[in-house]
Formats: sequence, structure tokens, C-alpha cells
Amino acid sequence: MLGTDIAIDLGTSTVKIYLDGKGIILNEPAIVAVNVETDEVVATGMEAYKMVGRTSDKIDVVHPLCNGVISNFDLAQHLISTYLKKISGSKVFMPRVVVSVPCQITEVEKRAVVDAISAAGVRKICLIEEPVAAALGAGVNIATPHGTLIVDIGGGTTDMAVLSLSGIAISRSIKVAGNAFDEAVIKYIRKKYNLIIGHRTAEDAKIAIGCVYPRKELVSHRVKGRNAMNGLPQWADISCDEMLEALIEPAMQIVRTIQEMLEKTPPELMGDVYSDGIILTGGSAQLSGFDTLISKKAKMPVHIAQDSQICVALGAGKAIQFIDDIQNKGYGILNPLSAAY
Ligand SMILES: Nc1ncnc2c1ncn2[C@@H]1O[C@H](COP(=O)(O)OP(=O)(O)OP(=O)(O)O)[C@@H](O)[C@H]1O
Repeated sequence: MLGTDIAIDLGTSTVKIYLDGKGIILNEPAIVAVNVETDEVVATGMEAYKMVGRTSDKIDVVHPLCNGVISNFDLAQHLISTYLKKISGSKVFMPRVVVSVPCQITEVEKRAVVDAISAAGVRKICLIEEPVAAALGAGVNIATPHGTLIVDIGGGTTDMAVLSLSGIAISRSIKVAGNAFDEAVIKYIRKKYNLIIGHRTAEDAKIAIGCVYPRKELVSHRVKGRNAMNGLPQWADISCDEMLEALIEPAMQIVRTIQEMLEKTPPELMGDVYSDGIILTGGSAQLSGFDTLISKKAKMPVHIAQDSQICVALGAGKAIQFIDDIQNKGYGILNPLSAAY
């Protein structure tokens, strides 16, 4: 195991780890449960995820990453060390690491990622911007002289970029993605039914029947919670049309950002983008109708990448081959686009 290279997609919702030569070997929630009185970690990952909305006052379930960046340094460090120990077992493990980060994060935010991973004991760290990793993971041939528009819709952020031979021609990152959709469902159900539901219930409903474009199937989903007026248990059967009403606003924020980025895209690259279309990656790209909505509004074809939720981790894994390009002892941004030339 000593000398192994790995890639980490340190996401807001999930952490994925790619082992060189093996593929994705870990895909777990980015969640930690903490005892608020003793500050002791009581559960990590899937175990902590099962506790969401079901804990006593003594336990706090925390997401150490918020909107794609580290918001609780100690817990992020704990999360990373736990997962690295999990994949290495009892073997000595000093990997070189490629880690994906949202585009447009600050130097301080990058430093936090590097420090949190370094503390787990690694030999070298290289960062890769999420849209670049997503493109590689989606199987885009970056060695051709072609403009590609990639939109990664994750849990905390939506990162998008037009990639060209020299790297990222233009990019945008907004804090609207899966978590914002869950919040929108919670708000809608509270307003319409006076019903308070938890985050997990909202996420389950979104995955079960959520859509951002009218669906043909007439399915419904039961959500259970607490009446906001009398505090008694209550349920409601939610339809796809209601989910559409709840989710359309955050979805349109993403669409407007794509349109605004297209307006600023250099004209030479627009032709490629218009003929090839947009590639969607990330877990939230699977939300029903997202491809159709974007295609109608941007007036171009839209394709959802295969295994969209693990594209960034797969692409960061493919970028391991460029790790020797970064010579410095600290960290550097990997740019496989320019490395290909
Ligand atoms: N079938 C589905 N339909 C709709 N949303 C889904 C589906 N499957 C997963 N999701 C959503 O995808 C999101 C997680 O996606 P992903 O793993 O790409 O994000 P992340 O890497 O953790 O976050 P980020 O890149 O923003 O830091 C969650 O909000 C989850 O609810």
C-alpha cells in the first residue's frame, strides 16, 4: 500500500475515494455526529447519516463541508483520516493525493483542504478544479482542439466551465445544488400543508419524485412530519407537479447562470459548444427533467454523463497520471488540459 496514489472528491454531501488501478473504493456521506457536551465524535459517515433528524439534544450531526469548502476544520480532518484508515486497513499508507476543489475558491479555502489532508499523512497533494475533473470523468477527450461546456451539479455547489486547449476559458460556481433543492422542498411543504419535515425526508422525496420539468408519470410520494400549528404527527401525499413547483426556482438559478456564462463565452468556442451541447455531471444532474429544462432554455443539446455522481472522482483519478508535473513541495493546481500538450 505504501507509495499508492489516490484521488479524493471531498464533496459537501459525499466523500469519494479513487485508488489508482482499482477505481472508486469508497463512497460515503460527508457527515460526522458529535456529542455536544464532550465534543467527542460518536459516529462518522453512513452511521452518522442514519442519525440525521433522529438525535437527542446531546448529539449534533455536522457536515464538515459547506458549499464545497471546509466549514469545520477539525471535523473535516477527522473525516479524511477515518476514510484513509478505512481504505488502508492496518497497512502503512503514505499516498500521493489528487483532490478536487470547486473552481473560484479562495487561497485560504484551498489551504484548508491541503492542511486537512496533509494532517492524515500524505506524501504529496495536487488540487484539480471540479469542472476539469468532471470532464475527464465524463470521458471528454481533452486532447482535441474543441470547446466543451461542463456543468457539475453537486450537493452544495454547481460548478460550470467552458474548457478549451489551454484550460478553463470561463467558469462560474454558485451555491445552489442538491441542498438548495432539499431546502426548497421543506419550505414548500411547510407553506402548503403547514407540515414541518426533516432534511432526510425532503431528500428522499426529491430523489423519489422530484422533477424540474413536467413528468409524464402521475406518481405521488408520502412525506411524514409534524404539524406546525398543533405539533401533532401529520403526513401529506405530494405529487410530481408539486415537486416541480417547489424545485423550479433553484433550478432556474442554475439555468440563468449557464445563460449568463454563455453570453461571456469567447465566440470561437461557442460554435463547438452549440454543436456538441452541454455535459451534465454530479448527483443532482439526475434530478428528473434537468437535461430537458437546460436544453429548452439554452437552446442546445444536453447530455447527462454516465455515472454522473462519480464523474469528478473518476476524473480526479485519471489526473493522477499528471501528478509528476507538479514539482513544488507544497501543493499545486493540476492542469491536465495543458499537460496534454
Ligand atoms: N437520483 C437523484 N435525483 C436527484 N438528486 C440526487 C439523486 N441522487 C443524488 N442526488 C443528490 O446529489 C447530491 C450529491 O451529489 P454529489 O455527490 O455530486 O455532490 P458532492 O460532491 O457531495 O457535493 P459538491 O460537489 O457540491 O461539494 C445530493 O444533494 C443528493 O440529494
